Amino acid sequence: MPDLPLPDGVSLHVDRSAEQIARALAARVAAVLARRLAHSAGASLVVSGGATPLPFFRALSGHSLDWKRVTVLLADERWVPEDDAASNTALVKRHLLVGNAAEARYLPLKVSAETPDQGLKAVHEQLSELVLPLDVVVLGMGNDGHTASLFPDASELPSAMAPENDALVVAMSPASQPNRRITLTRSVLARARYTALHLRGDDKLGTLREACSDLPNVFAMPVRAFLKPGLEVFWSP
Ligand SMILES: O=C(O)[C@H](O)[C@@H](O)[C@H](O)[C@H](O)COP(=O)(O)O
Repeated sequence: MPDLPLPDGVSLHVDRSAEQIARALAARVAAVLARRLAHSAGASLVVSGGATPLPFFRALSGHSLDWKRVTVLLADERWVPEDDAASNTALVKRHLLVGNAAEARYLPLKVSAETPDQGLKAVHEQLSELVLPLDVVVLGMGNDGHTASLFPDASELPSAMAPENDALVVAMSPASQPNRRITLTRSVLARARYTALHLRGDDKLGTLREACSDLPNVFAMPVRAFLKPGLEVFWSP
């Protein structure tokens, strides 16, 4: 078990195999969703883009759940058309919304407007039926400490991170990224009933260690805002 200075109440699940840890995460998420569906008309599932979630998507899509009562959305989206290789929506449609999960309802974070700023109002309308707090959020993390599209080098970060900002989404233009982005805000993400952080690789472990070292400094590493009691980290080398 890696020796990490995790804050109290944050748990760490480790497996040597990326496939196995993805299966463990999928089983956990499916159980949380099933419990929620037993008590509520519907449940929400927020997932992340990038490379890490692929085996998790495949594993989760095979779980038997009443998927038609599950609303799936992304934590963040790159402002590119769906046929662009960078589209998170394409990724989710291809790898998660298949098999049993094909019946889930998908709420896109993107509209046809040219920029996320121009599309913001329409995206908010698209999300108007979303029930808060979110039920399940599965986050990833970059080695600059970003999570969702809460990037340390985006000028919009203070607004996206402001606990009192009750907007659902914010447009982001991180200098380090080739595409503009849209992201759920910290306040919406951080109030979720269940949150997991899915990481792969020794580099991500090093980044997590650094994040744990100075928790209050959330603007330098936005992932710090989510390192709080109840978070479950799923890591494999
Ligand atoms: O769309 C995105 O880029 C994400 O949602 C982002 O926050 C991602 O989770 C991390 O960048 C980790 O990405 P990898 O899994 O590719 O390392």
